[in-house]
Amino acid sequence: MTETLKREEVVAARGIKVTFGAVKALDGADLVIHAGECIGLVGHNGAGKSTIVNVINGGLSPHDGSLSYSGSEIHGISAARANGVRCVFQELSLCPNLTVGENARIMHAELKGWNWRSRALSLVETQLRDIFPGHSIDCDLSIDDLSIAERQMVEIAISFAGIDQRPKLVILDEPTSSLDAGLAAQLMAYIRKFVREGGSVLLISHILGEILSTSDRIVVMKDGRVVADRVASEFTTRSLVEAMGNVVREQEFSRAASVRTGEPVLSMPPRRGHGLAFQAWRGEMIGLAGLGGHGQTEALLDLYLDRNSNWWPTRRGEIAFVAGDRSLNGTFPLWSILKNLSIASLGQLSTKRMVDRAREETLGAGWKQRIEIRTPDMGNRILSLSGGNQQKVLFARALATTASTVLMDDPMRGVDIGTKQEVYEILRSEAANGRTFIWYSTEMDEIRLCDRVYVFRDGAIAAELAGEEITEKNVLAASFSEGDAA
Ligand SMILES: Nc1ncnc2c1ncn2[C@@H]1O[C@H](COP(=O)(O)OP(=O)(O)OP(=O)(O)O)[C@@H](O)[C@H]1O
Repeated sequence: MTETLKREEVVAARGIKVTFGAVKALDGADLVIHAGECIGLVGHNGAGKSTIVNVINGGLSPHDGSLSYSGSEIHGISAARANGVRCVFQELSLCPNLTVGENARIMHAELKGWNWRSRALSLVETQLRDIFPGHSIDCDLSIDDLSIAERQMVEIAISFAGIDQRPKLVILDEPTSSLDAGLAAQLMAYIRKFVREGGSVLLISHILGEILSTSDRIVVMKDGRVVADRVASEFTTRSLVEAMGNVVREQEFSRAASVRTGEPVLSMPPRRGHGLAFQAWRGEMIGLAGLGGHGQTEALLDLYLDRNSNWWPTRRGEIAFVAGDRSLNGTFPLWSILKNLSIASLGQLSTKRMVDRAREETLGAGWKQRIEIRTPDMGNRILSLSGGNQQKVLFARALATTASTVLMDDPMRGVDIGTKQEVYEILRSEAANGRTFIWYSTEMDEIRLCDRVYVFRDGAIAAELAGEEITEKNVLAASFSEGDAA
């Protein structure tokens, strides 16, 4: 502790206040980051984490409070950048129509003059290799052609890269939300190395395990204020959840004894001509596991299109989809929160082809309360919500339908632990009432909640696990071929 106090203050934000209309996003928050430390920043959805990041990064001017970089009070994005502050945003900010190298050029203005393309390429390739050894990203591709996990990896690599000078502070806002466990572990190891060498990291995550294992100090935010700021070793998962204002619930779900009566509600032959076939029965919760990018999302899309023709939409769809990449294919950014929620239920909310606005509002109010969508008004634009709250709306959109099957593509990205617990209970009770859930998740804790699990490898189903067989060890063993293990 005393050693920390003597270290250089890379950034010091004190008494910061930011308001958006009636919403107090920050209400006198303090955050000081020293050289050579990793700070874990946690808090419920809408607590103000991304807002304080935007202040530190210079993108948002606080309405009150003081901000200094290495002791001097200068503001703005260029001041932050000049003081070695870099940020990987929750909603990734790469230009989709440019290549990986061209994006590196935009983020690093120093990459100019003769031969900048090959220098940019080698900068990203080296950094990607350092952070994610063994990755297979082709840096000549444009960002559009990369998966969400690959985009996240590229943005992280570009932010840690240094040309003349290494960054002093890298802010990572939910950097592992789309990464599988292996890639997340590689990133955490790299963060520790960066910090040992004198750099600072501000790590925001809802995955408390990685916060506890990687941070030196943990800062907890609640309703725009810092409510705890202590060395990491003083916290446990339970005390952290409680500091965030949530109640720890035991997640001991009784798995449904699989009653496979009649025909399966969904089935799919072996993919790519090998592996196992997919089948799901009424009331089952089926997990799709395996390393990220091994065909789980494609399988969900095939299952969806098989049941839901995009030529002739039905009045009451029998299948609903929760998209994983919310900004690409989840939210309607110009619409209100309510319209984003009700869009999939308009059939059931209409009489004589007219939407019954009163029923629509009742639907919205019900879900706002049920999964705590934090907004003063459901008529506000969807982009006024924090990332995790936007994700809750996508969840509510699917669950509010009468669809008997719900497909979910890593749907908990950025959702806080309190809401996750609520949603798990909703899923379990809906499954008990006969709804079928097909759930791709990059989090082992969620895969463990499923009745049956299909493990994907190289685009096909490599193994099926049921009940007590669903363990991390078995999932990992099936995720790697014997050749990989050698
Ligand atoms: N542009 C905006 N317009 C209106 N309100 C906003 C805007 N940006 C943020 N807010 C509000 O400020 C509050 C804090 O949001 P912030 O994004 O900082 O939360 P967060 O802690 O990062 O949440 P999450 O874990 O979901 O990412 C929320 O109530 C949010 O709705």
